[in-house]
Amino acid sequence: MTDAPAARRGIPGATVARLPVYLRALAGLAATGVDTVSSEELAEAAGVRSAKLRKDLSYLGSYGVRGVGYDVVRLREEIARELGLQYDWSVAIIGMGNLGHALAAYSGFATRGFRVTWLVDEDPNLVGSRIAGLTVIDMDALATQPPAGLIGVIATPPTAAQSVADRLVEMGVHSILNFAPCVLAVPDGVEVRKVDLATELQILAFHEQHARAELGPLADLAAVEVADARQEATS
Ligand SMILES: NC(=O)c1ccc[n+]([C@@H]2O[C@H](COP(=O)([O-])OP(=O)(O)OC[C@H]3O[C@@H](n4cnc5c(N)ncnc54)[C@H](O)[C@@H]3O)[C@@H](O)[C@H]2O)c1
Repeated sequence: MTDAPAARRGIPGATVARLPVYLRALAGLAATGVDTVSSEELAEAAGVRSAKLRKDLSYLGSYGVRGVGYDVVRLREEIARELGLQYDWSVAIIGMGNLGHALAAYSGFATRGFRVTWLVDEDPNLVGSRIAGLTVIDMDALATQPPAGLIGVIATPPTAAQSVADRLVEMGVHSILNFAPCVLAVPDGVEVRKVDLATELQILAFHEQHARAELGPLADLAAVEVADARQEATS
């Protein structure tokens, strides 16, 4: 996965990944009527250390006012601008199976400036059908649409994902969000982000296992108690 655009702006990829978290925390603070926020408060709301937050925001040229903190409205605007959220982005979801249906119906994209514009599938039983107010088209039809600024979301089986990515790249798409559990090869200048819930669960399992090992016999005792309680509840 490349991080070329962020690197071009001199902002580390890890910082870019935290900016949406800060944005969400700021939105929460604004909703409760907060006008200014200290780096400690914002860091706590975002779940990061305040030194990291200050460093991240310094890449945007935002240092806050000593003794006052950050202006919530201004900081939201600065982060949104840095993320390119002042533009409306069009999204094409390719693969309208279980996941594609769920993504198409998700209202959270639109409220964050991402308009799902195209739903794509190769299954003739799906092409032409209506899902979430849009007509499903095939890849050839997508290729005839002007894809400027289009973000492609791949929700096909992994066996089809590379060929779908190749088609998207041919159309001039530079940004791909891949849900299929496979690694995509793309040329330089094309950004691929991967979402993999199974990997996240595996990471949680790793931490859980080590936390239990540290607790030792206590964790085993707790597990036995939970199992006993379950058995009691069902008997
Ligand atoms: N990242 C995650 O956490 C996560 C979670 C769930 C599913 N997935 C993955 O998402 C993908 C979709 O899962 P699903 O349960 O919706 O599968 P699904 O079988 O229900 O749907 C896949 C759809 O892709 C379409 N398709 C296949 N080849 C295509 C092509 N070349 N062009 C266009 N459309 C094509 C099929 O016709 C079908 O409608 C799978 O790769 C799955 O492993 C990932």
